[in-house]
Amino acid sequence: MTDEAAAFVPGHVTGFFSVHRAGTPTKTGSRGAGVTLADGVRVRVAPADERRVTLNGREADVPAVEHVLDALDATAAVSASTDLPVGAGFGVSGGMALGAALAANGAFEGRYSENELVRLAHEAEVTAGTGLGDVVAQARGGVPIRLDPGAPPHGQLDGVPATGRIEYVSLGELSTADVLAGSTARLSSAGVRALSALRERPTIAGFVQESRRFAEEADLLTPEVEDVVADVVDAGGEASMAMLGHTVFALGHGLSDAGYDATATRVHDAGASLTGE
Ligand SMILES: Nc1ncnc2c1ncn2[C@@H]1O[C@H](COP(=O)(O)OP(=O)(O)O)[C@@H](O)[C@H]1O
Ligand SMILES: CC(C)(COP(=O)(O)O)[C@@H](O)C(=O)O
Repeated sequence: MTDEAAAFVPGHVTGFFSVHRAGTPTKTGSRGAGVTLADGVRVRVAPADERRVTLNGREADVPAVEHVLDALDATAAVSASTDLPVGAGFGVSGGMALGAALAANGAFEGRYSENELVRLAHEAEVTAGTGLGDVVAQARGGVPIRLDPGAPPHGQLDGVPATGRIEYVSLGELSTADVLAGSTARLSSAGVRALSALRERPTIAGFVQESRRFAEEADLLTPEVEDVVADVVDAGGEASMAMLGHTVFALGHGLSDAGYDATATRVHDAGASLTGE
């Protein structure tokens, strides 16, 4: 018997990262750190006569989800909904891929374990070119540190033991696929340096400070994003740019204290899961 199933996947903002390409999508990935968010993606999967993928009620082309459905050989209707802006550095594509994997396995009474579904969704994201580390981070929750790249059993994760309020302001999209297709050497050396600094001081303030240094060193800041980050720091807060999007995230009330009309969310303290509804 098959039935519909639903999953929730937290959003994930990467603060800094380095790119690690290997012979297979499973081993390919990123090292780095980020924060998972209570604002996330809900994905519902139901068996259907033909494949259909929607995001917030509209037909959507999300290659990572197509790869997941191919891998599971699932003819299904996938409906995702999110309050997060798409393409702005919140891991919406990774969230849709992981949510589709979890829910499709549930709907079709599949035989995969959680690690296997994470691996499938990670491979789909890497193959689509829309992410390298979001899926494994979203599967973990909290404030994930990606020590070694890739999906289970290859990747290795740790975390900053922290929680709390996060604010964000999104100024627009930045194509992850375009940035990853370009030269990533400079970005990666900045990312590796930021990771060792965070491991020396694994606090959430340390994470945001290293993220800010990374954004500068990697030359990814746009003038607009740079201005907003500077305003938050001038007002005594901690903020940086969400990789990869024209988005600023801040700890606590950082953006609102600096006068911005920000969206508030929290660190999501658990990983992606089936929701049963
Ligand atoms: N309205 C939309 N705006 C932007 N991307 C969209 C939209 N609908 C579907 N997509 C797909 O969503 C994915 C966004 O991936 P990405 O750029 O990595 O952003 P994110 O940070 O949200 O994961 C891409 O696969 C893109 O094709
Ligand atoms: C930064 C990024 C490569 C892309 O993130 P997004 O634009 O949110 O899909 C992420 O997957 C990572 O490896 O850290």
